Amino acid sequence: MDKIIIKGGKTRLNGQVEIEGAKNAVLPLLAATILPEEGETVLQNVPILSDVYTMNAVVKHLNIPLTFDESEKKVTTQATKDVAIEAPYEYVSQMRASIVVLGPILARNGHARVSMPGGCTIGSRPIDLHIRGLQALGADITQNGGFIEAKADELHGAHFYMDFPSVGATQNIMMAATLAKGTTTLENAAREPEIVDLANLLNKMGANVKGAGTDTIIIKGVEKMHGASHNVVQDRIEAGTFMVAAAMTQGNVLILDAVREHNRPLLSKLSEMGVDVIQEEDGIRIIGPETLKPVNVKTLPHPGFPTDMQAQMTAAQAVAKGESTMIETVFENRFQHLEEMRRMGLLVDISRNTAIIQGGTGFTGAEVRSTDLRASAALILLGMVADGVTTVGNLKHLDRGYYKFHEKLASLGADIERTGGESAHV
Ligand SMILES: CC(=O)N[C@H]1[C@@H](OP(=O)(O)OP(=O)(O)OC[C@H]2O[C@@H](n3ccc(=O)[nH]c3=O)[C@H](O)[C@@H]2O)O[C@H](CO)[C@@H](O)[C@@H]1O
Ligand SMILES: C=C(OP(=O)(O)O)C(=O)O
Repeated sequence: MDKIIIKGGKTRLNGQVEIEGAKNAVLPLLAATILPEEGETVLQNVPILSDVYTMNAVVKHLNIPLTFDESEKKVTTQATKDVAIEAPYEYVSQMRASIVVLGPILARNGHARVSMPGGCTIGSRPIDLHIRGLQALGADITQNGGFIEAKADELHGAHFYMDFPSVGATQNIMMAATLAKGTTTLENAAREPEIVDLANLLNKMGANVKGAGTDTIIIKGVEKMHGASHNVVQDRIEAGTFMVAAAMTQGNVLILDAVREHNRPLLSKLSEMGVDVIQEEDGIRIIGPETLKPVNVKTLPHPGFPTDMQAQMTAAQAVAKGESTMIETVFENRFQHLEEMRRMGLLVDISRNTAIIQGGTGFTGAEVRSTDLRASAALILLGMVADGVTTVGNLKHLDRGYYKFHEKLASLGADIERTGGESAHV
């Protein structure tokens, strides 16, 4: 079993770090390659992650020729006339995000069968908004045998208000609407940078999508789409993770090409904690203070504080001297890392979606297990400031979203190694 071993206590990260393309952008972008009827699609800056291999397998299963040139970080697909209708359990069970193929397959074929994604450790993650949005476009949707089946003789434009700005539902409905007859207006849509990235690719493919990045997205349906080239947007969560790492270790790290606009709530909280945030020509420099100040944080949909940075931020709160609060409003079960951090000495009271952390009390290394993707990063961050040796296991979660995390931290001066071979996917 792979493990990451960290000798902590004296780490001060220093240097500069490159950030990959965003996992949460590239997965829907890969789903969008189902839409073109002709031409080649080239995605550049594709991160080498296990989730990307899973989504590649889904796309290939749908009869779309796909190659992944890892050395160039480039995925190339060829449009096909004959898109298959089914995304099986084998893939969807590995990765919830594969539900975003439902809209594109339906738009191409008038018929899609996708295995139900189910929940995951961070929450139950229902897909009612995806279903209601596609129903509004005219799809007839049934569920049986663990599959969700959508059929439509013709998708038509519609007005759909989302009860909650779900990222995946916005992407699914947006993609289905690109080939619908007429205009779709999506209100209370998700506004994440990854939504904007998807809209940009769709428009390059010949779609007509306006308003992505605001809460109202308007999609005018087109007859057909074609291949296009696109550079995947930078991973703001990976960038944010290194920002927190630098802040926690009294470090001085330049996060290359980081986009301030994408990480505004995190940067504002880091400033409140006494961290120097400096915009430079090549990126954002983070300089951690001798002592971090406590801070209260509440997760929200973008442009609020991202739930995907919650676990890493609790590691910083653990180090800050005094009482900090974390309120998680997006997922109902996203505090499991705090139980593992308790093994390292964390003082925390958890009541429903609120964690009150008494920080700055000192930590000792321990053997811990990552419970989900961001938990794995957060435990590694805390391991860097804990005295002694921390061993983090269950790295399949880490490999879903971080490329060579330990190597990047080591290049910044952390005493960290990975045993049991390389990441699962390389
Ligand atoms: C691959 C990807 O991009 N994953 C991100 C995406 O996940 P994902 O797209 O799954 O997240 P959503 O925005 O859909 O989910 C947010 C909340 O809405 C609820 N909900 C969602 C859909 C639905 O039909 N009904 C419903 O109730 C979910 O249970 C959750 O409580 O956005 C999340 C919220 O920023 C991030 O944490 C994930 O990293
Ligand atoms: C929760 C996450 O991803 P996913 O939606 O793919 O599970 C994440 O990236 O932190």
